Amino acid sequence: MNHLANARHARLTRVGELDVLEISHPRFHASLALQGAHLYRFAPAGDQNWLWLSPSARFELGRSIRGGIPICWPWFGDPARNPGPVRSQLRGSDIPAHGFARTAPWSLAGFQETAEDLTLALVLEPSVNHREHWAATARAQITFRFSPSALTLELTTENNGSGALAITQALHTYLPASGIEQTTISGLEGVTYLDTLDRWQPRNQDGPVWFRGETDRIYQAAPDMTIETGERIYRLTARGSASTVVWNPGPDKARRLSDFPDNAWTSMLCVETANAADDYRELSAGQKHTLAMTLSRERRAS
Ligand SMILES: O=P(O)(O)OC[C@H]1O[C@H](O)[C@H](O)[C@@H](O)[C@@H]1O
Repeated sequence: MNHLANARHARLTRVGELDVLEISHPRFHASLALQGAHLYRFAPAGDQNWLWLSPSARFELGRSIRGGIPICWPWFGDPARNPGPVRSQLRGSDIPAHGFARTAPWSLAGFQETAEDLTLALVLEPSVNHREHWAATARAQITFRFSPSALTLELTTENNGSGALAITQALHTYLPASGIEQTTISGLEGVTYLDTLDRWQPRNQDGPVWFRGETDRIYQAAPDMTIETGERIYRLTARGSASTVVWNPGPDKARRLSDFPDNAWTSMLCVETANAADDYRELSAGQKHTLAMTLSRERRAS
């Protein structure tokens, strides 16, 4: 079915090696690669991209775009650091970090547009390619809802296998920061986090989060957050999540990271709506789980 046959504000185009949906609605613009269902641009009319996109991002088959919102699924992060029930479904060697969804081809499953907003759905059906590293099976569907004031993503996992399924996952949102040292996240005060840079020790967040170099933490809650990035204020709310990953590579990891300029760590951060670590989700046969986030932006009072 051609979901775009009567679309007024969306068209399929090609960027590098990737098929990309370009959305040019009078109220907002968005760009989304079908590989990974990877949104890398969202800008209400008259505004800049709300998402950070690396100036050295590459649009290649089998390679995740550095920036935007990669979908980490059906496991998050280093496979070896995943909880037992997730690890027990993994197989083979050289298992990729963050699962396979971010480099897999998704297909368009729904499209709706009005004068105010636009909704897109994409699905990732289980395929033989996934069996290389994953013994389980599941169907993933993501819905993007764009409006002039907010961006909402809903990622639904359906266990369509016959046994139990365990997943970790994240909507790995990259945001631009005009200066990382002026950037703060509030809402996580008092929350326990695992400091992955210090033997995954649990620590307590004292006051707002700020950045002074490499930061890689799994917060064990997903409260409403306000992210102040120097010139912008974002609000992030989550559903179906009890964990939030906060990441900035800092200067040393920046040099080792693919498709990432050495100094880019000073102008971005990631706040990832997750089901990570102890917040992994177990689904019985036929069961569904939705992980969702809404991002909005506030004007600074002048
Ligand atoms: O380089 P990638 O595989 O895209 O991962 C980028 C980053 O993702 C997450 O935020 C992890 O917590 C980090 O440890 C990782 O470095």
